[in-house]
Amino acid sequence: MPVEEVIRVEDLSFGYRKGELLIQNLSFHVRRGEFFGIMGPNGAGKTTLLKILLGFLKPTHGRVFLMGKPLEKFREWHRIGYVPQRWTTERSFTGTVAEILRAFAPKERVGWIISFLHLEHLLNRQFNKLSGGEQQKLMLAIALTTNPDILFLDEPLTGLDIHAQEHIESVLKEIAKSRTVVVVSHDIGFVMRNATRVLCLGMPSCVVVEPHQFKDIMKDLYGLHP
Ligand SMILES: Nc1ncnc2c1ncn2[C@@H]1O[C@H](COP(=O)(O)OP(=O)(O)OP(=O)(O)O)[C@@H](O)[C@H]1O
Repeated sequence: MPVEEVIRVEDLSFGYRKGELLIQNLSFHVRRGEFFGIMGPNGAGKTTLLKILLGFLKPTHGRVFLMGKPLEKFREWHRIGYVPQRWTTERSFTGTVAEILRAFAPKERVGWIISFLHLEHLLNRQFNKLSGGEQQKLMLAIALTTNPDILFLDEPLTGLDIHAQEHIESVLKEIAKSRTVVVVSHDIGFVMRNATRVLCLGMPSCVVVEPHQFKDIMKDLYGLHP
């Protein structure tokens, strides 16, 4: 496998229920340094695909490779960062933002993350008193603590106000200069501005397109009228 392929998916199928496939015969790859978008209608299987790539769900059929290794043999999870779509209360933290960050990373790294993500004003706040958008930012901060090579993000702009969206977009742009970023998003503008390529999930045969080709398949993807 060429070294620059950090993710390779071969003929992947997956279903939650026996005999009902949600993802069928999907093949694609992601190159090192790409800003890779994943788009598609609600329920198309975008979050499910991320969970398969992260090893939380086992494919019904097909293979996944991370950094050239079959997923089942991949052990370097510190090289992978993940910001889930929703932060559920059962995975909640206790303590202040500063305490939480210090529990995840060495002091120097924490200092860098705080200034990179503009978290200074949140440091003494309790996690359970943060707003949804503030919690989302903290999740990104935690995902960055291991300095991951690949960052997976599921709807990273959801719940953020317009200033926070602009800020997170600029942060992700910066991260993508030296890392691979894989983003599930419904925000077409955000994906078009940033993605090198976009995987379109939810059509009979899923395709990977470049951003300028996306409008040609939007009708098929979302069933939009011309
Ligand atoms: N644990 C589960 N058990 C059974 N079905 C599930 C489970 N998780 C998700 N599904 C179903 O699988 C389908 C795809 O869900 P998924 O969350 O992957 O879609 P999505 O493309 O990310 O959607 P959205 O854009 O709404 O976030 C949905 O119909 C969902 O109800």
